[in-house]
Parts: sequence; structure tokens; C-alpha cells
Amino acid sequence: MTTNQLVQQIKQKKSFLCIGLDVDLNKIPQHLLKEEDPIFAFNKAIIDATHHLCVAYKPNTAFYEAYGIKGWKALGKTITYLNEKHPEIFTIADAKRGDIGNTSTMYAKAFFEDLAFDSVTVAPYMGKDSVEPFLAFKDKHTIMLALTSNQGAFDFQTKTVEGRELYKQVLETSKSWKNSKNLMYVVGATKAEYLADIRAIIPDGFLLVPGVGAQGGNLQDVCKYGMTDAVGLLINSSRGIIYASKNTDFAEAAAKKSEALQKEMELILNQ
Ligand SMILES: O=c1ccn([C@@H]2O[C@H](COP(=O)(O)O)[C@@H](O)[C@H]2O)c(=O)[nH]1
Repeated sequence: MTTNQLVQQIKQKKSFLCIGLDVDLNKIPQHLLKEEDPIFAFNKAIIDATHHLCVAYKPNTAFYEAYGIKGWKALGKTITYLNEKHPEIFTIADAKRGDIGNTSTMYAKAFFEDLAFDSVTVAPYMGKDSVEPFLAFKDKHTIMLALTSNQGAFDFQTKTVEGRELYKQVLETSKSWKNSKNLMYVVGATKAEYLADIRAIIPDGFLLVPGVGAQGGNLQDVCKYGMTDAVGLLINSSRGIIYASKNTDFAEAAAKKSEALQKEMELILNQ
């Protein structure tokens, strides 16, 4: 998917919501455990109830890998369902990969070719040659960790290196990489006060912003400092939406939570 197609979808739906599909079998409604594939049954119900309210879905691969081959199959069925039923929706494999070049190429093939995701998250720690293999794929997007939502972000990311915070070095340096137009960045919603500085370095690129909902990030603050003329934001909420109810009305409850966020986004877009 191209960035323009993503922007068009945002305009049509008046939403820049990304729903995180982080399926934990201990948290899903217990009646689903009788299904042959409870993870896919859960995801399908959430997708069917919310696809008109969001522009992206983000399964975090940890929640699938934890269940071994069954989890990986459920991830495959979920992305196939999304690509067949809702090809306009942007898909993110939150896998946080990155390795020496030839290994990164294999990761990129796994997520972009075999699973056919639109994007994958990567860690910048191993540098240019670990990220460029992902950037080589046409109309695919590499979402690099910049300033994460967790407390540990202060351990390294905000430390000063050669006179500048490390996350700023990461943002600035990555702009010179081959096919850097295919880059997006992760910035936690809990770090909204850093967004003005981030926008000074990345004025137009898309930011994936997790941390609204369960982690307490504030949508208004993120938009105030992070929004661009083409929106430039994908706001993710996972637990806050998908676990809104543990009962048979779970998909309806997820839709209500999604609609509340979408309405808030519509108001912001109309300002
Ligand atoms: O900085 C980051 C990077 C990734 N995440 C991931 O996003 C979701 C957030 O889930 P919630 O339930 O809405 O808190 C989850 O998959 C994280 O691993 C992040 O939170 N922060």
C-alpha cells in the first residue's frame, strides 16, 4: 500500500485509529476456547465489528509466537482475512526485527512476501545495514522504533550521544538511508511532549503511536504536537479496545471503544 492510499483512507473514514490485535487466550471470552482456532475466531469477530472505524490493524507477533505453530497459523489466517476482505486497511506486523543484512532480508521476506503485511516494525540498534534490507521492498513500510512508550525508553533513547539525544540521532541518521521514504517511526503516546522536537526532524513522515488506552497516553496531546497536514499519525490502542468486555458482547464492546476514539479523531480532523 502506498502512503497516499493510507492518507485517502484516513480522510474517508475520518479516522487514524490502529487497532492492536494482541490476543491472549487468558483474556478472551472463554466461550471462544471451544472454537477450532480461538485466536482467529477472536480476531475475525473484532475485525468484522471495527473495520469501518479504523485504518490499520497491528498484531504484535509475540502474542502469536507464544502459541507456537498454532499461533503462527492464526496470524497467517488473520492477515489473509484482512487482505482478502479489507485490502484498503493498512497492516502492521509488530515484530521489532533487525539483524545483519542477509538475515534482515529473510525477516523482510517473511513479513512482506509470505505473510503480505504492508509494514513491519524494526529496531534501529544494529544500524543502517540492518534496516536497509527492509526498505528495499516497494510500497512496503518499515516502522522503526524512535522513542518508545515504556519507562525503559529513558535508559538509552534519551541519553545524549555526540551532543544530541540518541532518539534524535536515530531519526536524523535514518533520513540518509537508501529508500528512506519507506520509513515510518514509533513514538509512544506517553512521550507526547517530545513530539514537537521529533516533528522538527521528521516534518512529514508517518508516526505509529502506541500507548493510548491501557498505558495512559493522551490523544489530544499527541495530535497537538504530532499531527501534519496529511495527518501523519496512526494511533494504536490494543488492550483498551479488544478487551473492553470478557463476555459474548466483546466485539460490540470493542466497536464502542473504537467508535469513541474515531469520533474524537473526527473532531480533531475537523478543527
Ligand atoms: O513503544 C512501544 C512500541 C510498541 N508497543 C506495542 O504496542 C501495543 C500497545 O498495546 P496496549 O495494550 O494498547 O498498551 C503492544 O503491542 C506493545 O507491544 C508499545 O506499547 N510501545
